[in-house]
Amino acid sequence: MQLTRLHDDIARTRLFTGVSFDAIERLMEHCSVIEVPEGVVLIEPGKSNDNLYVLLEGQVDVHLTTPDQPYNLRLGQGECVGEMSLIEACEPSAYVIVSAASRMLVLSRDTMWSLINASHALARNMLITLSSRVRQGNDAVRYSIHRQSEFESLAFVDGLTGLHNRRWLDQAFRRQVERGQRDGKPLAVLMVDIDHFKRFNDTHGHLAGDRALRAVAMTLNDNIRPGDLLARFGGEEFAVLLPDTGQEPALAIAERLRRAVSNAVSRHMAGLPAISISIGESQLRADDTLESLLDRADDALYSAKTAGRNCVRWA
Ligand SMILES: Nc1nc2c(ncn2[C@@H]2O[C@H](COP(=O)(O)OP(=O)(O)OP(=O)(O)O)[C@@H](O)[C@H]2O)c(=O)[nH]1
Repeated sequence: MQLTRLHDDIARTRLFTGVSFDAIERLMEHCSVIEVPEGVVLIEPGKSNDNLYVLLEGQVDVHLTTPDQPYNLRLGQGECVGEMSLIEACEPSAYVIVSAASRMLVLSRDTMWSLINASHALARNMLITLSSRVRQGNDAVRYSIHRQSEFESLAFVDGLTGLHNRRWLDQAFRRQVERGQRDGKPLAVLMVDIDHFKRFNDTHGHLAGDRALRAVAMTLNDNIRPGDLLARFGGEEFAVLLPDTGQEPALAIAERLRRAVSNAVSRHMAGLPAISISIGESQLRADDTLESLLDRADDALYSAKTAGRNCVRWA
């Protein structure tokens, strides 16, 4: 290879920075320079890689999962790819795809090791490159853990009201039920249901119904205590768990919620008729499961509905 013609380009790359060309000139004769068009898959898992590619010009993208996912790392002029699979002599763990037409210096495995043996500066540059790959890998892992926890918390939130959803309720309420039974402390559950909500939707439209749901959710949230748990149970139904709360205070809280919804929701819903809720209350028993506790609150809710709605009943 005509090293002299490419000397400046090569000297500017990360791998050859500070390398004396006198020491490696003979070895460089075994290298080649290739032009690679955009879109070419240079390296991929499942196919062994026997070359180190040094980017003299252009750009490549590294995809850690699949090529149709956004790239995890973009490398430009002066960077190199393929060093990890080449050094370890094992299959590549990522896809490297040429994302802009590129010109690359290609070094075979033997040539690379010979260059490392011949030049301390090149060996040091290779170490720095590998270290930055490890750091980039760690950054990718950290980002993915962060995204995962974001997705997990989204999986527990109801998109319409912003309250916790049924899936969250199943875990958080269950933990409280177990704790209540272990500590022998009282615990109450309220099942809350909007009255005649089908009629409301049919008369005023689904979007107004959504607004009403959000207004009810916000009002309930504003009127519970910091330690109480609230979730959208599904449809137009909500559940509240009141830890350390006997029947009398639980009914007082339920009554407060009922009144707050009657008053506050109509203020939020200018031009639309008032909304009311019915509430069923149940107290934790020694042999309860979360399901049996919720079932009794649901039965009490049914009593509230048959008693004319807009009221509180208990199991
Ligand atoms: N706008 C809107 N409506 C919903 C949503 N989820 C459930 N609904 C509606 O809530 C209504 C519930 O109706 P029903 O179960 O018959 O109860 P209801 O009309 O409130 O009657 P009672 O509970 O007996 O007072 C249905 O029309 C559902 O379509 C939602 O996310 N948005």
